[in-house]
Amino acid sequence: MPVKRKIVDVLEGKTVTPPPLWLMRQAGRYLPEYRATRQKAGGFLDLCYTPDLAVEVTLQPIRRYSFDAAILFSDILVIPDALDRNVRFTPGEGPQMDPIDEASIYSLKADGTLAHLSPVLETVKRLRQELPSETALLGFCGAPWTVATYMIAGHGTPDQAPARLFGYRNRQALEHLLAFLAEISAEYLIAQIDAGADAVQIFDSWAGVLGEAEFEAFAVKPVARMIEIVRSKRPNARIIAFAKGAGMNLRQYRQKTGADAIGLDWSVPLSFAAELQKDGPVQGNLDPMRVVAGGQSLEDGIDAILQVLGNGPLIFNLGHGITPEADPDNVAKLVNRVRGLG
Ligand SMILES: Cc1c2[nH]c(c1CCC(=O)O)Cc1[nH]c(c(CCC(=O)O)c1C)Cc1[nH]c(c(CCC(=O)O)c1C)Cc1[nH]c(c(C)c1CCC(=O)O)C2
Repeated sequence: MPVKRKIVDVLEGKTVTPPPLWLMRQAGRYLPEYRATRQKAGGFLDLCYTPDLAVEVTLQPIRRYSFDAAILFSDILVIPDALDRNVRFTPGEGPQMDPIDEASIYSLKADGTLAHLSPVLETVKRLRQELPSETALLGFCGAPWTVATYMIAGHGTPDQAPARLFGYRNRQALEHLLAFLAEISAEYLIAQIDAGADAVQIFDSWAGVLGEAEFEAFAVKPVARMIEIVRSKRPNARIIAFAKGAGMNLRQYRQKTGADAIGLDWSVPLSFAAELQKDGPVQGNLDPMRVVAGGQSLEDGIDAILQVLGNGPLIFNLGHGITPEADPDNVAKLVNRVRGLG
């Protein structure tokens, strides 16, 4: 009998008590063992493209905390890297790449993208062999809009003003870029599923900077297209869509994109989250700062989520990635409390 993983049950609409959990960015700098492996790797992208090391850092948080899911260790910016945008991760500066202009958008070529990403797919394969059978394996990619914001600015910005401006001035070129990214990202997700991922998450971390009309055109439409492509080829694919900061725009997000579950950031009121949960599974949404603060604020935040969302289909998670300042002991406390052990 193949094992049924709890997160898969939730993604199929079941209520699992206590809810299964994992944390966005669960492999990362808050863990001393991650920092040690990271040093061995040289550059951050070398870590992403070296299966031995990527498998190791993916497994580190599973060994410590027995999360219900492992998330492939990689980055959303391996896609622009595969497109030869000269992606660099300089410590202390965040990601950088060559900013893309209109002419370069129209000359982007998809050939060779998956071949460039073959070490990441090898990591997925090895992970499925090495993980405990009850642990789900999650693949992921960035949503077209979020990836495009970095490609246009050439680096991170506080509000993605360059990409928003580009959208008003060069609407057609932006839509071309988003459609292009939707196609290759869908193929990348299919390859991750074929390599052994139980489910995939689409990160639209910058959905929250878009106005209503732009949210429809730049966030909903490309993600819906991606999911349509994935499902046309892998009908049973399980998909989590996380549109950070989307607020009221989340109301129809599940229906419009076709995602199984929607990820919620910590600014989503629990009463609204409960409404969204009536239509299907939700994931979230503890403020990562509560894991840094610890103590009562950690306990209260967890209890509020469990009280309001714990009786329906829920994947417990943070509302965004765990930060390097988080205390690993607080993560242990979080896991125990969600599981009713403390
Ligand atoms: C926007 C985005 C990126 N990457 C990602 C997103 C979407 C989610 C989000 O909004 O956080 C997604 C991501 N990045 C990473 C993962 C690995 C899996 C996991 O444990 O969640 C995942 C799922 C590793 C990483 N990606 C990065 C690190 C830190 C790099 C290091 O170790 O030096 C890790 C562990 C680098 C990265 N990568 C990115 C940025 C802006 C940065 C620099 C900021 C930072 O340093 O936190 C782009």
